[in-house]
Amino acid sequence: MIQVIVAGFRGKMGQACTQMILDHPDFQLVGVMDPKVDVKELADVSGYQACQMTVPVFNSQIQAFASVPHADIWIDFTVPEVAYQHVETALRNGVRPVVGTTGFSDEEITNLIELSQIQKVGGIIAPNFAIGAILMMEFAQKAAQYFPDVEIIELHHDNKIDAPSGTALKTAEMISDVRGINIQGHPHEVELIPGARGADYQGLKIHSVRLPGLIAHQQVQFGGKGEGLLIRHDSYNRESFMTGVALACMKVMGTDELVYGLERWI
Ligand SMILES: NC(=O)C1=CN([C@@H]2O[C@H](COP(=O)(O)OP(=O)(O)OC[C@H]3O[C@@H](n4cnc5c(N)ncnc54)[C@H](OP(=O)(O)O)[C@@H]3O)[C@@H](O)[C@H]2O)C=CC1
Ligand SMILES: O=C(O)C1=N[C@H](C(=O)O)C[C@H](O)C1
Repeated sequence: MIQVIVAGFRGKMGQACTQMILDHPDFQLVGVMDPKVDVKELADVSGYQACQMTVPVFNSQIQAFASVPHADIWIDFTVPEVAYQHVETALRNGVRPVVGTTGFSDEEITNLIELSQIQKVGGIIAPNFAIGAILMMEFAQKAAQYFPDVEIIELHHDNKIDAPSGTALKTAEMISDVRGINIQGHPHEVELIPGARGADYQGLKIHSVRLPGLIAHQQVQFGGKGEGLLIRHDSYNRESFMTGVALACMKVMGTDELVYGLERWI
């Protein structure tokens, strides 16, 4: 059995991951982590009273690794302020990070990949674990070879902190890889209200919508001579990410470096 710790287990994604790991025949939940929880066992946490297993609750990563030195995987859906430190510490302790937390800078990702290569420890940081979202990004990259004029509209629930989303940034990066810098729109266009044209990534505009009722959605809209193309993905619930998280947990066991993006493995 692959032994897994879930960090941020009371969050929206953390809850979905905790349940997925509990239900999966190949995984064993050996701990959960949240600095603010004051009970010692998962079964004492609201919503988990039916849990038959003894799963310790940790308040820090150091406590978790000291108590469960044999853990294989650290799943992280927390906040950007702590996720970098979590990944670094996991790699240094030989525990494979499976990270969905968004907000890493390019430099941080490069540093962590280098550290994983030195440590020879596998792992993944993926801005989106939904299989359909990976396909949406790949289709968008293919389309950008023929339609270099493109804008991204990402739509999320209004509790999301970061904008643009990690998925939108990754999509923009993948599109830039094939089309380079491309300044779009009228060369003398004027924003009557600052920000009207959205955020700029090498000439590609990204628009972030935040509304109650939404979960996670993105459309990549292309325009060409006399034609348009719209590629859209919708996550209607957090289960949509769990196939990808489970796949990543299997794949990290067979690799010895950190990868950025689930597209490597589907
Ligand atoms: N890659 C993917 O497929 C997806 C990525 N995400 C990303 O995952 C992250 C979490 O999203 P979501 O679950 O919606 O957010 P939530 O706010 O629901 O959950 C975040 C959790 O992290 C906890 N937390 C805060 N500080 C720490 C810490 N130091 N150590 C451990 N846990 C901590 C919070 O606890 P408390 O509230 O008590 O502070 C909270 O329970 C975001 O960055 C989001 O963008 C989201 C969906 C899919
Ligand atoms: O915060 C979210 O909810 C999500 N965050 C990720 C992102 O920033 O792209 C993935 C998904 O869009 C949901």
